[in-house]
Amino acid sequence: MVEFGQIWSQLGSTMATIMFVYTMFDKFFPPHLRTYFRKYTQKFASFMYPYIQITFPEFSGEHLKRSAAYTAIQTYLSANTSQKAKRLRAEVVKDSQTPLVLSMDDNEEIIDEFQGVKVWWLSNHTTNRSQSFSIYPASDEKRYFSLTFHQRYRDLITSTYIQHVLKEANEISVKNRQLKLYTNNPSKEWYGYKRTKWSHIMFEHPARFETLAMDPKKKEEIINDLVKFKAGKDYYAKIGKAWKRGYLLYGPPGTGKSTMIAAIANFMYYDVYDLELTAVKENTDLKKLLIDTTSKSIIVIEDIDCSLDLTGQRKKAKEKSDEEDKPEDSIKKVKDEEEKKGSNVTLSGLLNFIDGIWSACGGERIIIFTTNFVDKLDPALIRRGRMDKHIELSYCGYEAFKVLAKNYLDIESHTLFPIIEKMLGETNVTPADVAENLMPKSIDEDSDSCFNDLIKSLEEAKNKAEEEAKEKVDGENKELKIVKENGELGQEEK
Ligand SMILES: Nc1ncnc2c1ncn2[C@@H]1O[C@H](COP(=O)(O)OP(=O)(O)OP(=O)(O)O)[C@@H](O)[C@H]1O
Ligand SMILES: [Mg+2]
Repeated sequence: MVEFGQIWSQLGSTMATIMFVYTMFDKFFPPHLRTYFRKYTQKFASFMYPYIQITFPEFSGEHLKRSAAYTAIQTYLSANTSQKAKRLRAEVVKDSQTPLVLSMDDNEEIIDEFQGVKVWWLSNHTTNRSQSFSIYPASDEKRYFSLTFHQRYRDLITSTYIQHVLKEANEISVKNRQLKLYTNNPSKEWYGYKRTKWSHIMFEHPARFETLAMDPKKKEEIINDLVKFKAGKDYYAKIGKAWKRGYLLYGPPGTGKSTMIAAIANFMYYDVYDLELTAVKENTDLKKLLIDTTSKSIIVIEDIDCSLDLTGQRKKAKEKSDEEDKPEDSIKKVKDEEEKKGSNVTLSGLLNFIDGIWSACGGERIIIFTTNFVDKLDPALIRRGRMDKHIELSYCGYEAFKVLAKNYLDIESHTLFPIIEKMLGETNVTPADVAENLMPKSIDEDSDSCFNDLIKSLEEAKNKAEEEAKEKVDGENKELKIVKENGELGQEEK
């Protein structure tokens, strides 16, 4: 039996010989012959080893940007093959529903199969030994994935398989991503190190269409519209229209406009960009903000009638020339301009924002305006094509009440329901008012007392409305009487 020590000494001497030959080759072989030698050894190796290898480095380009392909492959591999790998690396990923993502560790190899063809994925890194100074300090470790496959399947792998990996990775990251709520930073704070146009927080509003109190038929119609929009990529391309849809939500305060936006975002799984127009200085800034939004998003302008004086812009331009000579008016004009100094966004700027460069920004975007006073808005702003669907959110009806009762008290029928139904038909209360009454105020408050509270507040609302109507009629009569008396007086004087 050969002794262990003997094996070691033989191995040592073989290694030393190889190293010696290699050093001799590198030092004394003429460089042009060295190139030939390498070329032919590579040819010989590829003949003996018919596999192709593709490398996907983590950072690429001049500024060492993280490669999108590397990230996509990492996502794909961690979802599809992390069960197969024995050594895993755990990473905390921001903005993901699963904050801890497991991926292959260095030198770990796994086999994937695509249409019956085997491919090998290897995760590895190289260490950079060069000492360079850069304003973009590079990490010493350069990670990469390498994909190995038989050269027979070159076309299948380089086109179909890699496409499949990228597509699946995209679907996984969309599924795992957390919704975000963006708000625009004031224009003057956009520039400087690491400044952005939008700031975001995680969007975690619990509103759903199921919990939204409104006429069920109307709700169904909106849901169908959204479903059709989501699946309409090819249809929009066919008719030559940008893949976007505009909704105008209008109705009195507390009828669920903001709640509906949250429900739409959760239903579509879109990010929300809450655009505060008063923080936008110029029309051009508005365009920049739009370009900075991503697809699969909802751009919201709440209370559009209050955001800016968009209603009167056109009229003002027309009246401008008439007012030129009047000194009092010019003082007023200067005052108005001073008041608006924060923002110079005009109606035409906003119209351009909505439809001007939509097509340049890719698709799958919804734009929503909300207002309490739909009549105040310029018709150009809300015409079909810009705001495709006008949705009125109105006072609480019986159907809407039933949804609220189910949400707040988990009750679907009750002896007091007929009375409430009758009273809801006679008076206008918002779902927000009803919801407030249905919410138990203490641990021992039961559903009966909540419904009684609601009935009481409905009675009060009804009496108040009657009183107001009576006062209005009295006021009108009084005015009529004064006009009549003045008229008679005039006649007598005549
Ligand atoms: N239709 C509704 N379904 C369920 N809850 C509602 C509904 N309407 C109002 N609410 C409740 O009332 C509160 C206020 O509603 P919301 O903020 O959506 O009203 P709004 O129409 O946006 O009002 P505003 O015009 O003042 O912005 C919400 O927190 C929600 O709980
Ligand atoms: Mg609102």
